[in-house]
Amino acid sequence: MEFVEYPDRDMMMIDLANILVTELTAALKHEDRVSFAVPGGTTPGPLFDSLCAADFDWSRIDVILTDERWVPETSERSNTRLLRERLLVDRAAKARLIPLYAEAPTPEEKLPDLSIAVGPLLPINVLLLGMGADMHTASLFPGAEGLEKAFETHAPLLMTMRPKGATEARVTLTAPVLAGAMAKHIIILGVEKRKAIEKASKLDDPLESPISAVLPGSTVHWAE
Ligand SMILES: O=C1O[C@H](COP(=O)(O)O)[C@@H](O)[C@H](O)[C@H]1O
Repeated sequence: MEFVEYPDRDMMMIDLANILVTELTAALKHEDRVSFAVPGGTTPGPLFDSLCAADFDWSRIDVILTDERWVPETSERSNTRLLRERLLVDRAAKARLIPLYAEAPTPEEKLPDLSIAVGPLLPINVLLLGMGADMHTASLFPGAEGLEKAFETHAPLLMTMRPKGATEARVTLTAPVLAGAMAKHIIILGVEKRKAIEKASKLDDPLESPISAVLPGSTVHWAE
C-alpha cells in the first residue's frame, strides 16, 4: 500500500478529486462505460463537492456505492441520499447510478435483482473506499455474521451484512469485487483512523480488520 499524507483536509479533497478524474478520464479512452465505486458515510461529502463539477464525460460513468444501509432515501442514514445530494449534481448529474437499495423490508428479497446490475460493472475501474475506526470497510464489519463468506474467492458479488448492534441491515460489495478493482483508493481522516490503518496493515487478517483485504495495491489518502 502507498500512504499519502496531506497538509490539510481541504487540500486532500481537491488533490484526490483530481487524481480520480485523471483515472476516470484515462479509463474512458479505452472503454465505452467506466465504473466508479464510492463510499458513503461522513467522510467523502467534501470530496464529492469538488468532483461533481469536473469537466469530462460523466454520461459514460456508472456510479455504484461500495455499500448501502437498508433504509429509504428519505433517511439521513441513506448513502444513496448522500450521493444524490453531493455527487450526482452539477456535471456529474449525467452519470448513471447503479442502486444498492430497493424498497422492501429486508435486503434478502432484493439482493438477486440488485446483484444482476453489478456484474457488468466488473472489474471496477476506479474504487474509492472509506474505513471506520473499527477497521471496517464498505459494510464488511469485524465480527458480523457471515463475514468469512465475503472474503472467499468465489464470494457472491453482493452480500447482506448485519453488523453487531447496528440498527439496520446493510448491503455490501464483497472482498473479491473490491480487491479486484483496477485502481484502489482509501480516504481516511484523523489520527484514530491513521492508527487503525497501520494496525490493519500489521494484522493482515481480514476477519479482524476487513480493510486488510484491499490494502495491497491501494493508495491511502490521509489528512488530520
Ligand atoms: O457506514 C459506513 O462507514 C464507512 C466509514 O464511514 P465514515 O462516516 O467513518 O466516513 C463508509 O466508508 C461506508 O460506506 C459507510 O456505509
